[in-house]
Amino acid sequence: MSKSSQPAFQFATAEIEVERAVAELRYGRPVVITEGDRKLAAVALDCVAPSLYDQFAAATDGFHNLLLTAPRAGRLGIAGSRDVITPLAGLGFDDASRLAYALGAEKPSLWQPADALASQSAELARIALLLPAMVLADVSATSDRFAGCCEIAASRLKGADVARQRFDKVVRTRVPLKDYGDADFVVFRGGLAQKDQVAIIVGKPDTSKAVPIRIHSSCITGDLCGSLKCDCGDQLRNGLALLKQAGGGVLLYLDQEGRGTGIGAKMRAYGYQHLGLDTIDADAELGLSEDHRRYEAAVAMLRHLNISKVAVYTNNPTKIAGLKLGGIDVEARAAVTGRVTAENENYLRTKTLRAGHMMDLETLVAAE
Ligand SMILES: Nc1nc2c(ncn2[C@@H]2O[C@H](COP(=O)(O)OP(=O)(O)OP(=O)(O)O)[C@@H](O)[C@H]2O)c(=O)[nH]1
Ligand SMILES: [Zn+2]
Repeated sequence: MSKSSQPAFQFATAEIEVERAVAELRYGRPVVITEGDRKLAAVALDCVAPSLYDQFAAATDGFHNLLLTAPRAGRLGIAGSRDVITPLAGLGFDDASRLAYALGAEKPSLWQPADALASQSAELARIALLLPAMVLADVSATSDRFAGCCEIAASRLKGADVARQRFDKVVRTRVPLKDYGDADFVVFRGGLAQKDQVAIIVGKPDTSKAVPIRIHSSCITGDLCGSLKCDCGDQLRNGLALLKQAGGGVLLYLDQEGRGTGIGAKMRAYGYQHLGLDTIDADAELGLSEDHRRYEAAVAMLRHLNISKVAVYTNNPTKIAGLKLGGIDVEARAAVTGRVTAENENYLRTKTLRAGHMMDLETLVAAE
């Protein structure tokens, strides 16, 4: 084959286009989402620089809108449980940010239901671990003001869904653990705009039977620093201990900080919790739903490890549903708990009362 006939690199798959768009949003640059002849310019308020926000407003001649997702619209007192858009004409960066996620912001005087394309823009922000507060504007097909921006067809978002299930094993290496003996850390790479994920194999699980597993969502504050505001650190260590006692098992440590919203959103939500909101309402103020986690990575890791039947340690019914959706046979479920503290009791109570977690909190409190 002559040099000139070498095939050119092709980087045009749905997941590559989504990952590029997500990276642009994370760097605070606009993307243009297309559907047929329509072009919707979008930038994430969470990380756009105020000067670029002003430039965006000018480029749209002031016809830019703010997307308020259903949870945020609800918190602002807009009835109807749906995404809405509200005009931003005349509102600077700080006013727009206040409307998008500040506590006690006033309901906008003008708003209308968001169309499907506007709502889809928020999905890009979610993948980017940014607040779903999108600044949006329809752009004329002939305008060249956004010509330098990354463009993506809305259909590529759906098209990228298969990539969420694709993970490759990178490496498996032994790590001696102080309290649980030798473990194998198996690192997986893949998914859609995801960091590496880790399966921690404790002991020698028998994969011909239901394998004891724990699915653990990352929590920098609790797992690493012993935060009293949640039970994660205890659950991580108790989960490993339970797997060891069971004769071996697998802990899937998922990159899902803040229930899949990222550390930035979680810390903003903590700020609102310090002012009295519970964990779900605090997230709703930020435009976030109750839980943003997905379990394709967990399913893919289990499949790579030849595990199709599990006994899972969790109190969270959505983890079980996620495994079942991926075709994993959940034969049993057992609780894994941590210490109840003055600082985490309300958080645990909210999880049981509002998110259906299977936890006998009163017994746990009595045992303290
Ligand atoms: N958004 C948000 N995330 C939180 C808050 N507190 C803890 N988290 C996150 O919640 C998740 C808890 O993870 P897990 O302990 O694995 O999950 P769980 O849903 O409690 O379910 P089980 O522990 O399996 O019963 C982690 O991603 C934490 O970072 C909070 O107040 N707000
Ligand atoms: Zn935690």
